[in-house]
Amino acid sequence: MTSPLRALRLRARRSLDPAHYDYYAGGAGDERALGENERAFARLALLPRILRGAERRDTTVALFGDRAAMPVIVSPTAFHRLAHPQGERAVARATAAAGTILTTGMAATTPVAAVVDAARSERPDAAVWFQLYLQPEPEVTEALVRRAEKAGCSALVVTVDSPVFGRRERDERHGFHDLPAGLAAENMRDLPGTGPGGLRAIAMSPASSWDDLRRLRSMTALPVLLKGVLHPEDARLAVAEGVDGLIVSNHGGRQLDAAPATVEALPRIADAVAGRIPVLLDGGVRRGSDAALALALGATAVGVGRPVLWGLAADGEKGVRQVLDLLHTEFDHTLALCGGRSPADLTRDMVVTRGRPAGTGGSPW
Ligand SMILES: Cc1cc2nc3c(=O)[nH]c(=O)nc-3n(C[C@H](O)[C@H](O)[C@H](O)COP(=O)(O)O)c2cc1C
Ligand SMILES: CCCCCCC(=O)C(=O)O
Repeated sequence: MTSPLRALRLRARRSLDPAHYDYYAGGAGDERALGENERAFARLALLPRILRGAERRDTTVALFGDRAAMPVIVSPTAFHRLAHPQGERAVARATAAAGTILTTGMAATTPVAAVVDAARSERPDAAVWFQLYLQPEPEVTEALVRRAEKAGCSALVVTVDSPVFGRRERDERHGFHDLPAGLAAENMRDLPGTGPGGLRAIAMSPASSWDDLRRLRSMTALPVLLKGVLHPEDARLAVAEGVDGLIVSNHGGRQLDAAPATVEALPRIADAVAGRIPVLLDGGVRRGSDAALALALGATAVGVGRPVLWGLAADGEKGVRQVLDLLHTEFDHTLALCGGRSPADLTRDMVVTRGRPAGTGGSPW
């Protein structure tokens, strides 16, 4: 049986230029991390509780002052106008209509102000977060922060899993290294060092450090999340540095191919953080039940990347709405089947590993 999401992916594949489909679908190296993200969810099972549910569940979650209708938000993905002419605007409207949070970013093909406007045209209190890579020149990072603040973004997501760009062999095969004429990373215009309307390249720097993060912290009052945390010691350091939230992520398997599946890294990070700040996860979430598993293992919410791109390429705003509504319905259904009333009712004792009987060392958590 083809799931609705897989069907959308097939439609997206038919509508996209093969090089662009592979850019979206692909991962680094042998795509082990990419594949494991999904397979690791499939290796887990939920032990449902009984006789304690509710006719109507509350699926909302509070995140850094924003509220989402479900614990599934939209992760930052680059270059939406490769998928659809309405690009990030369509994603913004659909995400706002679905009542959840959109993370736009440096590599958007639509300026952040226009993305926020599109979201707020659908829902005046829609929340949009801004993702950035720390740039080697602090004044460039600061200009991006000011741009996001001015646009009305309510949080900054700093991606820290990309000291260098991952090696994506699909892109190498296609020779896909540049955007087609007419498309650009619009947030990179008019920054320090460019002439009027000029574009800067997005830099990834292996020399980025906690000092750079501290500098960013001092630039803004917005909540700062670190995206791409996999080591529990880094999670502890981040808490000590005053970071507001973490996203357990391996960049959808596009950076370090030897990285673990995110849902397997999550429990140790959740333990290290011990509830002091929210922990989010992305990578491989394809069903509402995947979101439920991640929440049971300590996440406050999950992000989705590729599913949104498939919806966008297949059917524009409507396709993205379909993806988000599907995940919401599935999450609520899973919660009901697990005897839950709200996300907080999903707990670690409810997660076991398939193939190992529960109660006989079946749970590695
Ligand atoms: C095509 C594509 C572009 C991406 N661009 C970015 C980006 O610009 N910044 C970033 O932090 N993460 C980026 N990511 C990673 C996502 O934010 C997210 O971590 C990942 O897609 C989650 O995995 P999933 O696609 O399995 O849901 C990108 C992912 C994809 C697939
Ligand atoms: C040097 C261009 C950076 C674009 C970032 C896109 C991205 O993160 C990806 O995974 O692709």
